[in-house]
Amino acid sequence: MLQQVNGHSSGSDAQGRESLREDLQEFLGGEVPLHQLDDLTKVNPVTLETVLRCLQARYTADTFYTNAGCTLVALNPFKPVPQLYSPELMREYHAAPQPQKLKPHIFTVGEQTYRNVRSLIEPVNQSIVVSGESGAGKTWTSRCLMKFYAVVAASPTSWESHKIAERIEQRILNSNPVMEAFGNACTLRNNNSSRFGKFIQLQLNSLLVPRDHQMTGAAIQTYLLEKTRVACQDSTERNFHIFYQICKGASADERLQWHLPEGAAFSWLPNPERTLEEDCFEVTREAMLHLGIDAPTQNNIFQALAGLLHLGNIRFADSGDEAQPCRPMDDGAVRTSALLLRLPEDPLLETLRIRTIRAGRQQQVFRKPCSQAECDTRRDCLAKLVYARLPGMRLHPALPWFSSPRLLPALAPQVLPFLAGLLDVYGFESFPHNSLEQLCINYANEKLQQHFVAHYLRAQQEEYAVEGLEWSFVNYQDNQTCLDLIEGSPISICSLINEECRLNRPSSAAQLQTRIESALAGSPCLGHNKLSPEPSFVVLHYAGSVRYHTAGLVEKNKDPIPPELTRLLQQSQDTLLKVLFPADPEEKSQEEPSGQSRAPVLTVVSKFKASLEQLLQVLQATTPHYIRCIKPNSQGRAQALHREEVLNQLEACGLVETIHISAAGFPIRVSHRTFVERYASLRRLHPRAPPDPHSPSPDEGHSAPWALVDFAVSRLRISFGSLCPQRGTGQLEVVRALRRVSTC
Ligand SMILES: Nc1ncnc2c1ncn2[C@@H]1O[C@H](COP(=O)(O)OP(=O)(O)OP(=O)(O)O)[C@@H](O)[C@H]1O
Repeated sequence: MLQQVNGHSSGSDAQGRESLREDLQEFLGGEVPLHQLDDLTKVNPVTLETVLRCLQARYTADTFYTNAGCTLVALNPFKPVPQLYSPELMREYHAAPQPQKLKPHIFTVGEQTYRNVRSLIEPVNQSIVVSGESGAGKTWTSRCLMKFYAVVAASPTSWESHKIAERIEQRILNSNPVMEAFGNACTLRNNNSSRFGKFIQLQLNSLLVPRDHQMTGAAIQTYLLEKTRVACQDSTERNFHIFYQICKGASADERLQWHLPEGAAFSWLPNPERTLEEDCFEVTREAMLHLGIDAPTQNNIFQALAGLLHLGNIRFADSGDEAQPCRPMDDGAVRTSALLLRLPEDPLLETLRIRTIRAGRQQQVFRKPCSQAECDTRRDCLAKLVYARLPGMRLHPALPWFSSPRLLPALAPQVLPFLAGLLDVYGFESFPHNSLEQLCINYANEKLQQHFVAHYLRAQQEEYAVEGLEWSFVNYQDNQTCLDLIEGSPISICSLINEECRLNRPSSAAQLQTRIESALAGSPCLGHNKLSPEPSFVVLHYAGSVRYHTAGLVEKNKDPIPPELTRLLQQSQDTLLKVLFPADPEEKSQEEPSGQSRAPVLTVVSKFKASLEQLLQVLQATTPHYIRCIKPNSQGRAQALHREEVLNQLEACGLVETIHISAAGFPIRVSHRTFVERYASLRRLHPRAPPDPHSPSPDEGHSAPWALVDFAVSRLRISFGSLCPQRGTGQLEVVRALRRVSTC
């Protein structure tokens, strides 16, 4: 909670509240209509209430973007606003001498990043972090930004480069519908919810034509696909869109070939009667074709997907005798699934029902019939294994279209220079039932919030203090304690869950709850868990508290792949599955650890943590830009802004603190070296001054114009706040400083 802002108390005493009320009255009675305040740093006083009122007024006036210092706030219109995203408007922002003087827009952010690259100011690489809760508009925003770059970074200098840029543009745009078909699903909160995170890097060629950058490539890195959804969906939600697309959009011939008669019921296809605009199969096919996934390969993919749907219809009945395997309740489902996945039918059934165990010194192999629950788990695991490898979310290196140099998926992000990294991660999630997926998603959100806090709130203020500037510290919510609880060393939630996987000991959900609660009792971010009837623990995240259920957590974290399943898939006669599951001795040894193996267990959490750290390293080497998407209401209705819901989101992302620091701080930050390099041409105007023994290097000796510029830099503390018409004193300061410079 904010306590003090540059001397202005916004504390909790009655006097403070009274003066705040007066300020609020003054603000509401101000001359500028609220909806015309396009920068929240101009709101005075800056409180959650005044910020909300301003956003509400703008929303009512159909103005969806508002600057908040270093951040752009994007309100989801929940209705089509085509004129806001037209190519003409994109070009207008691109051509504007000062795009920041135009109305706030995601194109201003897009253009700023583009110009930053062209200016070659370090760090040249830019990133745009798009955040917000589920359904707030992150994917939409990223999509529009990709379109923006496709339009503006394709200006041709030669016919060939024009063609390249055009091809990349198409590829970038085509990757969207494909990734959304395979990675998005209808959830309680969003009809088109991304069930994965993605980091899109748009690469520029700055070497051939300096300062005239052409888009030469794109790389897309995806994170933590929620693959459990393939085999397990909430009754009110849906599976990934692609399953509905093939069932609704297949031709008569394809229906025959894929065994998908009209109206067929599949247990992994809940709510098929719900038709969404995302169900358009043709769009996905067309986009796949443009990505280089040819028609026969597409056919293989869709046939495999149909095979998974039939696999989901396999049910087992207990044989009543432990020594006997379970019985399949529907032989037809086994047969069709085997046929479509081109697997031998008997080995498929045997793999689902019988476990092989190695034991003893000689590692003898024993066969043990699985219980009904184990059979179900193996069936689900088989489906997840196939789905996660299918091209769609990831393009497989062994497949021909990967060889195209223009779209480089899963590329080591540090390798090539890139114009802008667009990060679209799943928003903070809190459902009635939260498990490992939500823990990872919320962990990622905590990390990104920390990146924002570290980059903007903490680093700026520390720098001001070091440089001896007048500054009274703005308090902000630092989420380090919560991150310590989740990922800290030596003991944290992640380490405790990983430890259970490593020890591989039988432990109940209640035991896991007790272990977490007793080992981490000292953490202020571990909530009280008195009332829950089910074993769980509560984490107090920066965006709210979430109860995580411990049942199944350890199993999900292990994400065990019985080696028999991989061996089965290696027997497939399908050309695509053969490529995706090659008989690879290395893979085999990975999946068959001997009982005594001391190698660290690669759990879901540890893999996720590693990829998150890799992502943050990339982000830290960039100039970040932030877009905060806000969801005006949870029903997805146009023209309805629910105050409480928006307030919670504003509070969770620390927007008020951001505005305070942006308003009072320096809007432009340039390193001394870059400054010297940039304005070196000024030297030509004046003869060199006698060398200054205190100057850092002979190159940076102070000539007359340098002294002038340095003086200007040190005096002109131009902040957004001081230029604000509501704050007369700030303006005065600027004028005085200018006078001093001009008479210097
Ligand atoms: N600028 C916009 N104009 C019109 N509609 C929008 C806009 N932004 C978002 N929407 C609408 O809101 C819906 C949800 O947006 P989106 O899928 O981008 O949310 P998200 O934040 O990516 O959610 P999740 O985290 O669940 O993936 C979209 O399907 C679209 O209908």
